[in-house]
Amino acid sequence: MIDNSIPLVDLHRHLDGNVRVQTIWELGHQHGIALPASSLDTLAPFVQIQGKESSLVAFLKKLDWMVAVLADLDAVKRVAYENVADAALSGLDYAELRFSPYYMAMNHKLPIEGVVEAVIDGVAAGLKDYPQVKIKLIGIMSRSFGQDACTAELDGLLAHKDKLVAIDLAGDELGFPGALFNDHFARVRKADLQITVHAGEAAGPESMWQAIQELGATRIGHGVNAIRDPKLMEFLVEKRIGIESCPTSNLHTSTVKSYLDHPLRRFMEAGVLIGLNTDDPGVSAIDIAHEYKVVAEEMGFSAAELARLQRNGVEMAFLSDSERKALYAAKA
Ligand SMILES: O=c1[nH]cnc2c1ncn2[C@@H]1O[C@H](CO)[C@@H](O)[C@H]1O
Ligand SMILES: [Zn+2]
Repeated sequence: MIDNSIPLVDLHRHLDGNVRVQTIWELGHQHGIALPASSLDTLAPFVQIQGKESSLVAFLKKLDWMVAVLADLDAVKRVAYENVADAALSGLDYAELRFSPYYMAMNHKLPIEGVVEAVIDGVAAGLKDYPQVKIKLIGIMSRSFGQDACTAELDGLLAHKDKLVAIDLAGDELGFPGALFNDHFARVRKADLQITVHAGEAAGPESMWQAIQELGATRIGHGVNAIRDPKLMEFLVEKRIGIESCPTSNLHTSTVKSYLDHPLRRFMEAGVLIGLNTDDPGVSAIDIAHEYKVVAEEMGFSAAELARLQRNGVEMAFLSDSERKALYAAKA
């Protein structure tokens, strides 16, 4: 299903949506945090999707336990380290890990900038033990906590902008439209970071137009609802705006009713640059191989079509030309 001659990448992967159940359990006990279950097995349903959730906001609640156990910066570092291990062990050659330092800091009032540093340190430690994977970091502003929280979050992220490749906007897209964050993204553009935005997931195509034209996004997370706007589809093709597709996440948030209803094939046939990603592997209890498998088995993609998705991921990665060449060369 995965073509071993092409680099395998995951560009849309929340580090704070990928905390191992075992780690939640251990950190909870280590720090005396009351957990909603009395065993590892009974904890899993509180942090992983069982079937599907009714909406994006209901889905996002599952992440709350993952950050509730981040009692100190060592816990943050551990989670970042384990994310590198998980990426390497799932066969990824390159991953862009994204994280929201405000969201990770808020339960235990950790310093936001300290969380950014702990993530950077944990990833560096992970890369020492798992040098087979390449990693870049994307900073998230969590829109669900409002403009002021995002300002503080962006301050913490930009203090370490040299260690980040891009900034993203995630969370409740319907409750907190992109226009609230125009000033934040003016700062991001000034800092010369790349921009990807969660859009067209809970809201419609207008949210994607806004993200591209006003916020400056050159890639879009999910983008499912572009399918309702033929002009937007053409625009995505013409401007080579990459769509970070996460089919299982879209099923789990009830953005689509079934895999067959997912517009992935229609995007590809229209010539949109679209690739496969996991979103929140810990919450969805999946890995990247699972996404290639469901696209083959549930959506009927051929080996050649899967290879195209795999290559699209490399093409839309936030890599320099020489980094991209080196990634291809390592597999050839
Ligand atoms: O699928 C998603 N759509 C929108 N926001 C998301 C998704 N998954 C996680 N987050 C959001 O990202 C931040 C943590 O990295 C949190 O704000 C979480 O709610
Ligand atoms: Zn996401």
